[in-house]
Amino acid sequence: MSKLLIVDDEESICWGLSQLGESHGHEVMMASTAEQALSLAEKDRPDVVVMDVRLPGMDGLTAMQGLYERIGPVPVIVITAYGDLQTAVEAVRNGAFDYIVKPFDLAQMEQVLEKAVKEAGREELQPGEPRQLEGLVGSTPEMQLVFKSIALVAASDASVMLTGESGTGKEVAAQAIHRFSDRASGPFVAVNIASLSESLAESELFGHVPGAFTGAESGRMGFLEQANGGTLFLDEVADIPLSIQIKLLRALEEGEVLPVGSTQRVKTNFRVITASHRNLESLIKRGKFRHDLYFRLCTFEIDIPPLRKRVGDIRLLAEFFLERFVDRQTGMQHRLTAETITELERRPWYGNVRELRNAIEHAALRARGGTILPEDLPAPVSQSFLGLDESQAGSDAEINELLKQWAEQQFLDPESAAGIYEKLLTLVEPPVMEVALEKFHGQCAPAARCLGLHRTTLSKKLKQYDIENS
Ligand SMILES: Nc1ncnc2c1ncn2[C@@H]1O[C@H](COP(=O)(O)OP(=O)(O)OP(=O)(O)O)[C@@H](O)[C@H]1O
Repeated sequence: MSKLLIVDDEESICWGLSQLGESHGHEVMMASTAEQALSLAEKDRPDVVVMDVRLPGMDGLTAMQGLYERIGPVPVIVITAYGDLQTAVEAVRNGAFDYIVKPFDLAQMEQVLEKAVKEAGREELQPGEPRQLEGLVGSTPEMQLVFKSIALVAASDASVMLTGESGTGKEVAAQAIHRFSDRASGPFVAVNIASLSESLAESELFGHVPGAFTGAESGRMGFLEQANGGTLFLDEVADIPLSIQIKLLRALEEGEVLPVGSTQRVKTNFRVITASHRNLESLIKRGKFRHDLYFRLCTFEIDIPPLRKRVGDIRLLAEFFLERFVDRQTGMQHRLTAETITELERRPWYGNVRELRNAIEHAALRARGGTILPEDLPAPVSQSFLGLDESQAGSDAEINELLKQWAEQQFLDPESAAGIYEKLLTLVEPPVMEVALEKFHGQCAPAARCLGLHRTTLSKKLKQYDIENS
């Protein structure tokens, strides 16, 4: 049995959490303010604290410091209705055991609570200094997961791989990780690998000495050395030439680089963050990317979902960008109408947040102060304009290749080969059906129509694959 202290000014939350705690055999104390929690904790030391951020009087994050001063390290689960990056980072920096955004489900809390109870006493909590941040906007659960990951990984020196479509905010996320790390006062060096020509990539990354190659009259410090003491952000890392991958791996393992044309290794100490919108695992299978480099680069992966999967963020982002585009002549702040917001939320945003930002800037210029109407927005950017149908062709080829490898594997064993077609359907049908259902909000009839199946056939298959629908 452990002692839990629940601190929330919402009675219903206190009640729900105390029921949860008691049903697991724990003793529960409750407080509705931080001040009350501190005095309770001093009198009767809790093993785990669950604390809301916004409280009347002292806020929860400040109270965490007071708690540590009074009773030493204790796992604190922070709950908040304000799931922004700032709160996530402050909670983690203040040594929070975990961070949960309201509304949460009890199963999620139950899991975290039990983990905290197990860890109680063993946790070495290091209360830290909160820091300021601007730039990364979002309030959907998908973005809160991203904030939480950034907050968790920032303080470490782990290599981070950011995945997500173009324009989703991978570079902004990399900057946020850098700003919240202990390397924040060092340089943040961003390199887009795709923009380097194959012949120059090596000297750009590792530097070169004078006379290293024709035209190299003077020497140049490479990006890996420029990032010394800070963070190196390698964008489009999938494009790194195979011939250079081994040299990069060595530089990462040994903390030294060998400039082109030199025999002298140079020490450099940086944290590496990479980004890619391509499937690296499939490149590894095709021998285009070294698996050892992949593991070195991907200690921690953060996937940033496309904007169409977090429609709830569109309005917030649009308002955030609008604030930046105050009409210079009139000094007037623009405003979005309800119709404009509906239109913004309806669009697919294949170019993600970058496209949204450009659309808002365009509309603000057209509207010249005042209200922004749907007709002020530029036409949506098509998939083909962004070359997405080409990358679709690329991923079709990758799927094709993987399926061939899979089939070859099956034919090695006559028993597996016997049911190969049925197995193939079991492999490919569920994801397609899940996406179709998601598109039609779980409704079977329109999903079946779209898939070209009879509704009862789809229902039968959903049951067979254990896929839920409404
Ligand atoms: N969550 C966000 N909040 C505020 N601005 C954002 C957010 N996400 C992206 N942006 C803005 O959108 C633009 C594109 O972001 P960014 O360059 O980080 O995307 P990316 O995923 O790295 O794109 P690419 O893969 O094409 O390099 C930038 O202007 C950035 O400031």
